[in-house]
Parts: sequence; C-alpha cells; structure tokens
Amino acid sequence: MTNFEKTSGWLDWHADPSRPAFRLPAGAVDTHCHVFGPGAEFPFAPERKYTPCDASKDQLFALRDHLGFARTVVVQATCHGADNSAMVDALRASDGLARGVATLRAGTADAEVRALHEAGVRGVRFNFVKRLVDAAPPDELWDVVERIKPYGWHVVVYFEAADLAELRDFLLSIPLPLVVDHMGRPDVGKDPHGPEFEAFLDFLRAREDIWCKVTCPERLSLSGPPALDGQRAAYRDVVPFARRVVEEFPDRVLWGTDWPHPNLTGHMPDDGLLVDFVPHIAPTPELRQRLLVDNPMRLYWPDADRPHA
Ligand SMILES: O=C(O)c1cc(C(=O)O)oc(=O)c1
Repeated sequence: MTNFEKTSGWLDWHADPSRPAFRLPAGAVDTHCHVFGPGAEFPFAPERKYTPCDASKDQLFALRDHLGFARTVVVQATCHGADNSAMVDALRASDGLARGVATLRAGTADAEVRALHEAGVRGVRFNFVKRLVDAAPPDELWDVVERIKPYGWHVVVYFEAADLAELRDFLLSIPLPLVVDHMGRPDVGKDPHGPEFEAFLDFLRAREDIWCKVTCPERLSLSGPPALDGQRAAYRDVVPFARRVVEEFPDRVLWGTDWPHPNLTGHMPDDGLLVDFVPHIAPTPELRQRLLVDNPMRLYWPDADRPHA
C-alpha cells in the first residue's frame, strides 16, 4: 500500500454538488472525466507532474448518476502516465456505460492495444501541455498512430492556444480523427472574433474529422463568476468562445465535466452548477441533443442501437 502526499495547495473535488437546474437530455454522455487512483490500489506514475487526491470509479459513477448522465468517457490523466490500469478498471466496472482514452508509449505490443480495445478504449491522448508532461518526440507519436490505426481509434490532443501555430501541420498530418481538448485553451481575455481564436476555428475547418470539446470553462474563465453558491450563469467570459464553436460545428462538438478537475487553484466548481453552463453555450434543444447525445454516441458507441436513457 502506497501513501501519496497531495501537491501543495491541491483542491479536492466538490463533495456535495447541487442537482443541475438544466435537465440533461436522455442518454447524455460526459465525454471528459478522469479517475485518480485510488493511489493505494493504482499508484500514481513516477514521472507525474502533480499528485492529486483520490477520485475513484465509484465516486465518478455516483456523480454521473447524480448529474443525470447516462454514460462517461474516462480520459487517462497524466498523473497515471502510460499505466492505464485505473482507467481500464473503471471501464470494466461500468457495464458498457464507459469508454476510455488511453496514453500509450512507442513500442506498445499489439496484444495490449487489443486488450485496451476490448475493455472499451477508443482513443489515445497526445498531450502537448508542458506543465503536464515531458514532450514526446514525433517519432514516438507516429509509432503510436501506427499501432492504433487497425482499431479505428481517434487521437485526443491537448494543447494551448499559443502552441497551435507550431503544432498545426503535425496535427493535420495525423491520418486519424482528432478530438481537441478544452477548445485548445483559448485566452478568453482576447476577442472571440480576434486572430487567435480565428486561427483555432480555421484549424477545425481544415478537416471534417476534427472534433472539439467545449469544456473547462472553470479553467479558462478569467472573470467568472465561478460555479459556486447557486450561480447558474457562471464563467460568462467563456460563453462567446464556446458558442461560436457549437454554432459553427454542431456535429463535431462534445461536452464533459472534467471531473475531478485536476490542477485548479482558484476554486473548485460545484459540478451541478457546471452542468448549468451548457444551455448558455448550446441555446437550443437541437444543439444540446447533438452536443450531449448524438455526437458522443457516434464517436464512442457507433454500434449502439439507441442511447440508454
Ligand atoms: O489542465 C490540466 O491541468 C489538465 C490535466 C489533465 C491531466 O493531468 O490529464 O487533464 C486535463 O484534462 C486537464
């Protein structure tokens, strides 16, 4: 049994989230959340850049039910490196209601990729955020692409707006669908119609198989107000950015909670109030149905006859 000491100043996930006022449509999918450990059962990786609190699969599934989601996509968190066992354990315990996104290193054996696929993994994550990982050389990423190609997976990419110009050509050369985490982390202090966000939208326009998670207002917002104390119109400065993406790419957007919200420093959102952010960025029932149900089902459960309510 290993005891881990949390990174100094770590904020734990909200213990008592409210129930959203916005009722999620039947079959809604939380496409971006993580499990952390528990560290005693699934130790954190030696190369990690932070040590979180525990956030178990049971706690994740309890939150899913409390908020009204039907399904979840568990994204491998960097604190677990390329040891996908906590994430896979969650998938196996989910009765088919969770899919996963893994981290793979170059040289992963096909038997391991196959086992991940059978457990419900449908993508790998390439992380370019320097405070979270040491950069992997492009050769290693290409090796991973070759290994997952036969399985029809996609590549989830996490980068910051300032790095897009440098990454753009490389990303566009990946011959698999791409899913961009957290809207490519725009600086929401800038103009949503200015050159930086236009460059991001232009990247999305470059191929029809680039998807975008319109997630993490709690990370991106500069002026709030935070999703706390009953605030059901939180993070207003993020709304124009997310709304532009939802309205221009209604068939390629995804939403998720990002629970348990690693590395937040200012506040920890009430996840119920965070769900109430959704109608502000997807103002019609049709847009919400695509964002929350149709799009994620097409990407992660293409064979399901119809979503479970
Ligand atoms: O911005 C972050 O700190 C962050 C970290 C991780 C991770 O450590 O995997 O995942 C996320 O989606 C966001």
